[in-house]
Amino acid sequence: MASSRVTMRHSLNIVRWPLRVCKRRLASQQRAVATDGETGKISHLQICPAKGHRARSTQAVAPLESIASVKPWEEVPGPRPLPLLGNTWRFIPYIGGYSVEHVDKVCLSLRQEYGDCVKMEGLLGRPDMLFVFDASEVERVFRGEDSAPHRPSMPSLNYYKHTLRKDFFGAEKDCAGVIAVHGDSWSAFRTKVSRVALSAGAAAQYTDQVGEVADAFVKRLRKIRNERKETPDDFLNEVHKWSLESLGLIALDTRLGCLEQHEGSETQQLIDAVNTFFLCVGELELKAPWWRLYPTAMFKRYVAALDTILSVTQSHVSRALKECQANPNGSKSLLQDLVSAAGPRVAAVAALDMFLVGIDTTSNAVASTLYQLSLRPDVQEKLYKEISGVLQGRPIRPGDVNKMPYLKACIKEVLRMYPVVIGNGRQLSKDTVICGYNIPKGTQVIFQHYVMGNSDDYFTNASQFCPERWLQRSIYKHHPFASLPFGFGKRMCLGRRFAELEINIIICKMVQSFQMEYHHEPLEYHVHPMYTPNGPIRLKLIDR
Ligand code: HEM
Repeated sequence: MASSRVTMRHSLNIVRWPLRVCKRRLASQQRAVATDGETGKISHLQICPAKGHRARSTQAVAPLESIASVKPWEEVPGPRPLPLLGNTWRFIPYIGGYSVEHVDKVCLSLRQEYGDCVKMEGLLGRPDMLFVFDASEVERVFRGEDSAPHRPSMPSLNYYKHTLRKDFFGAEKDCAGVIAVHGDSWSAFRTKVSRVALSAGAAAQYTDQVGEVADAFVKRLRKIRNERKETPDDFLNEVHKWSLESLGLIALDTRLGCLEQHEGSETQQLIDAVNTFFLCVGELELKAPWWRLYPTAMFKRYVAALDTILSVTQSHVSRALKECQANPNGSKSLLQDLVSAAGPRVAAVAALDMFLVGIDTTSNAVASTLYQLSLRPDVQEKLYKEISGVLQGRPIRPGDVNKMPYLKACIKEVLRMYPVVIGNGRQLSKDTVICGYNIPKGTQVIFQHYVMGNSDDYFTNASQFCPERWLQRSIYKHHPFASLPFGFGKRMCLGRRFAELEINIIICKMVQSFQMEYHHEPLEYHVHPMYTPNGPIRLKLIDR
C-alpha cells in the first residue's frame, strides 16, 4: 500500500470550467420573463426580494415591455470565439492565457471583465456554457428546477455506464445510479437511495466507527511525522487513505485496512482501482477526448479500474445480503438498509457511485481545513476549548457536534473561501431567462461559487477568514445562495451527512491531539480537479 499512491481525483462532473459574468444584477427585479423552449409559451417569474421565493404565474401573458427587456443569447457578454477554434484555444498552454488548473483566477477575471453572467461558447466537444456570478439568479434557477435536474455529466463515465456496461447498468431502468445518469432513471434511483442515505440517523449510526478510523489516522500521523514533527510531503495521500477507509465503512460496512498494509488482498485491489480511476479521470475529462475515437491505453486502464470497483463492491453487497438474510434483526448499516429497502443491485450501484465521488471531495476538504487551521493558532485555541468543553475527555457521541457551533462555522468558512468543488452546474431543460438574457435549452449553466463566496457583494469582508460570520448573522451579512458547497435542491450531494460526520470527527480528533503549525512558503490553491492547496502540506504536529 505504501507504494500505491492514492492520488484521488474527484470525478463528479460537477464543475471544472469556471466562467464569467453577466452585467447587471437583475436579482432584485420583481419580474422576469421566461419563455418555455418546448411550448413557446411565456410565463412570469415572480420573485420576492425579501425571501427570494419564486412563484410561476399560470397566466402565460407578459407585458410587452417585459418581453422587450429580455435580451437574446447572442448579446450575452463573453470572450469571442475564433472561427473553427472557438474558445478552446484559450486553454492551450502558453498561447491561450487560460489554464484549467487556475480556472479560479480565470473566473475571477471573467467576472471583472464581463459582469455577472458570461457566455463561453465554442468549446470543442462541449455544449455552450453560461457562467453565473449572481447569487440571486443562482437562487432563482435552483428554485425553478424541474423534478429531474440535469447536472452536466462526465462523458467517460457516461460511456462506461450506458454503453460499455449497459448490460449491468441498463438492465433495469431504475438501476443505473445517480452519477452520469439523468431523467427518469436518475429520479427513480435517487428516490430509493435518498430515503435511506439522507434519513436522520443514517450518518449518526457511524459515529463510533468513524471515530475509530480517525483515531487510527492520528496514531499513524504520530508514527510517520519526521524528526521535526512534520507530516510527510505526501500528506494529502494519507488523508485520501483515511477518507477511503471511512467511506469503506459507510458504503460497504467494511474496514478496508487502508491505514495499514495489505499487499495483494481484495482490499488492495480496490484501493489500487480507486487510485487508478482518479489518476485517469482528470486526463480523460480535461484533455482531448481521443478515447471517443479508439480505446486509448489510459481509457483501458480506466475501464479496468471501474470493473474492479464494481466487482468488489458487488461482492461486499452479496456478503451484506447474506448477513441480512441470516440475521434480520442484527446490527444495522447503510448497506443493509439499502439492501432491505431497494435490493442488492441498487445497493451495489449506490456503493460504486459513493466511491466515485465521496473520497477525494472529503479528503481535499479535510486537508484544506487542516492547512487553514495550522495558519491560525487563535482559531485552533478557540476550537480546542469548545471541543474539550463538550467532550470532557470522553469519545465523541452522536449529537455532540450540534453543541459545537464554532467547529461547524470553521468548516463552513473554509468551504466558503476554498470550496473543493468551485462551481456547480445544470444543463437547462428549457429556455430560461437568466440575468435578463434568454438562455437556450441545452446550455450548461455553471454557478460560480468560488467567485461568489469570495465576493464582498455577498459576504461582509469576504477576504477575511472569519468563522464568526456564520454565528453572528446580524453583524455579518451573507447571501444564502452564494456559498453552496454541497449543491442545492433535488440533486444536492447525496453523501452530505456522511461527509459532514467524517469531517467533523477528524477535525475534532486532530485539534484535540495536536497544536498544528505551518512553517513553509504559503500554499496557493489550484484546481486538480478539486480545489486544493498546491504543494506538500507539511504540518507541524505538536502533541497536546
Ligand atoms: C466535502 C465533501 C463533499 C462535497 C464538498 C461534495 C459536494 C457535492 C456537490 C457540489 C454535488 C453536486 C450537487 C448538486 O448538483 O446540486 C455532489 C453530489 C453528490 N455527492 Fe457529494 N460532496 C462531498 C462528499 C460526498 C460523499 C462523502 C459522498 C458519498 C458518501 C457523496 C456523494 C455524492 C453523490 C452520490 C452525488 C450525486 C447526487 C445526484 O446527482 O443525485 N459526496 N456532492
